[in-house]
Amino acid sequence: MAAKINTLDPPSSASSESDILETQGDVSEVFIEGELEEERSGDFYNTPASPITVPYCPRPPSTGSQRSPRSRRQRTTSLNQSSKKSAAESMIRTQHRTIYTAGRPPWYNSEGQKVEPFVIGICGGSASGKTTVAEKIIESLGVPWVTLLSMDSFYKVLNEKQHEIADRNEYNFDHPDAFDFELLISTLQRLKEGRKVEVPIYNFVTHSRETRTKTMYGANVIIFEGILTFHHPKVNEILDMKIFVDTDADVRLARRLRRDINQRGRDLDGVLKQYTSMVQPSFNHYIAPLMSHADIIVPRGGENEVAIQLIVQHVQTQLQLRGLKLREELAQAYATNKQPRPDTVKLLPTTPQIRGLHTFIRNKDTPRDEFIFYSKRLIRLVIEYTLSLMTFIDKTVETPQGVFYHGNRMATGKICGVSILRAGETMEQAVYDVCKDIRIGKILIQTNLQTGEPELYYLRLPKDIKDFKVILMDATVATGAAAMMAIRVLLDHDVQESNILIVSLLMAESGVQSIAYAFPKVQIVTTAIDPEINDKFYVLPGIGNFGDRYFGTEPDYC
Ligand SMILES: Nc1ncnc2c1ncn2[C@@H]1O[C@H](COP(=O)(O)OP(=O)(O)O)[C@@H](O)[C@H]1O
Ligand SMILES: Nc1ccn([C@@H]2O[C@H](COP(=O)(O)O)[C@@H](O)[C@H]2O)c(=O)n1
Repeated sequence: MAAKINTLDPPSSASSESDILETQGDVSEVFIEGELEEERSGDFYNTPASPITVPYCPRPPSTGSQRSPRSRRQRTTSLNQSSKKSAAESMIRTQHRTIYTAGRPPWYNSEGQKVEPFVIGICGGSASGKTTVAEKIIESLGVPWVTLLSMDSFYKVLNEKQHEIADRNEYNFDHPDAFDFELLISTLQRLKEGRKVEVPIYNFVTHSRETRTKTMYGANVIIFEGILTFHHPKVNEILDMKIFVDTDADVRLARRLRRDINQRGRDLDGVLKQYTSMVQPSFNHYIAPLMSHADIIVPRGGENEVAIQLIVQHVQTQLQLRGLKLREELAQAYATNKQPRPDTVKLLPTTPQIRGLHTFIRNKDTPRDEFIFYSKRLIRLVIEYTLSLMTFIDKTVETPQGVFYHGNRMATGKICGVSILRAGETMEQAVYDVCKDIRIGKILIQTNLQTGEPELYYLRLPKDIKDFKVILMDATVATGAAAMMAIRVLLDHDVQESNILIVSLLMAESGVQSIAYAFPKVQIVTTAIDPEINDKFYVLPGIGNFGDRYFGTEPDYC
């Protein structure tokens, strides 16, 4: 973790769409890729002109013709905490790169256990302004990583006959039976647990789910909105705050007419027919009575600034109560409670060769080309050693002389390397060199210079990473805060804890302890463990800022 960032207006998003083509429009705040399709090494840069180190992010050109007509905005998305304007300001796209200027702060405590997000439910009639209220809350909250989930994503898939009925505007989409509550509840539950979910994308024009899904992650705040948000008791249990948006029926009808004709491919007669026969009766029967569940009723919707500010104040208070000072907590935990080194820590034998390599790279006067050369040698050794920790099974082969050789081979071929950008990326080549056809993921974590906390900016992982053994790479580990965040990300992607190896050239004892006790099944592999960290969280005696020395980005690295 080396690159420095200029902290600009904080924002961010917590979701992605597996189809990047679709992220150019209403969900452009996406920055976490759901799928690893292509990898290139060395695909980042750090220039004075750009605020942060940027991982490569391939984005094929948009093929507008393939897009089906869609609503103005896709509501199941993660939105920037601020307005569209500042969202755009906080993210810079070029043809090959995307730059994010705010990240996700820790969502777990010093024991690695997750702190639950605050979940807000918004209920109300169709076109009452639920989404508008949600967006205004997000805008005013000023909290990065807010996820907005819409109930529309959970409309059931229709059969052919139901499609015909829907095309005649006779299908009742306002009845509870129209929704897949099972999927809805499990999705919301997983999001509350901070886990990754794949959310269906609903198309109101075709009354169907698109083939793509949207990848979403846990967040500090989750907002769930829909016409029947408070209908199911299990959903109500998940919600921390319930808001009902109460807007006059004639206003709702006027808005709906305009929206459905302009954005959902409907005609005037069809909208009126559906509204009078199903939308309004269902509102009276199912939706209006749900008002009794609400903690807050917002008359008139998005224009009710007073109500929105009251809601925002309450949520901010709740978030402050859950506030985390992780890096400090980790350092203090070690100072007050030193523990023996557990068996999961695998320190390479300190041979003269390894000491010699350390002597080169720790020396502040070592020129950059030599620093790179000797670092690479050390990296190769630690990666080879990491592979030796894998499970091997017997394998007999026949030599060219026709004699059998009783050897072995690695039990699993499913190994994935994940580098913590940017210093960890220096270790990727060694993994490519020793593991044929290995897949590589990336996680960008930066330190927020104001809070001192690690923040997650970007990740790009194989979609099926849960089935892999993961070699997680960072050049140095001090408090362990960044490594713990990366491990937490992997666990949230359902990677088994025992399948994770965190591999580093140099670690501080405190970082080793924090990781080892938070994640007792994770193996920790390193070539040296130093006793201390200073008040800037640098390892002592240490190596300086590995990334800056390797990439030559900063002359003063003490
Ligand atoms: N206060 C408002 N004044 C004018 N138009 C509004 C207002 N609130 C919402 N709208 C418009 O009404 C439509 C429905 O609003 P939306 O927030 O999407 O409602 P819901 O999520 O309840 O269906 C949208 O086109 C939106 O732009
Ligand atoms: N294929 C569909 C699915 C749903 N609807 C209508 O959408 C309304 C819910 O969305 P809001 O944004 O208005 O909350 C609901 O009232 C359904 O009638 C539809 O028309 N077609």
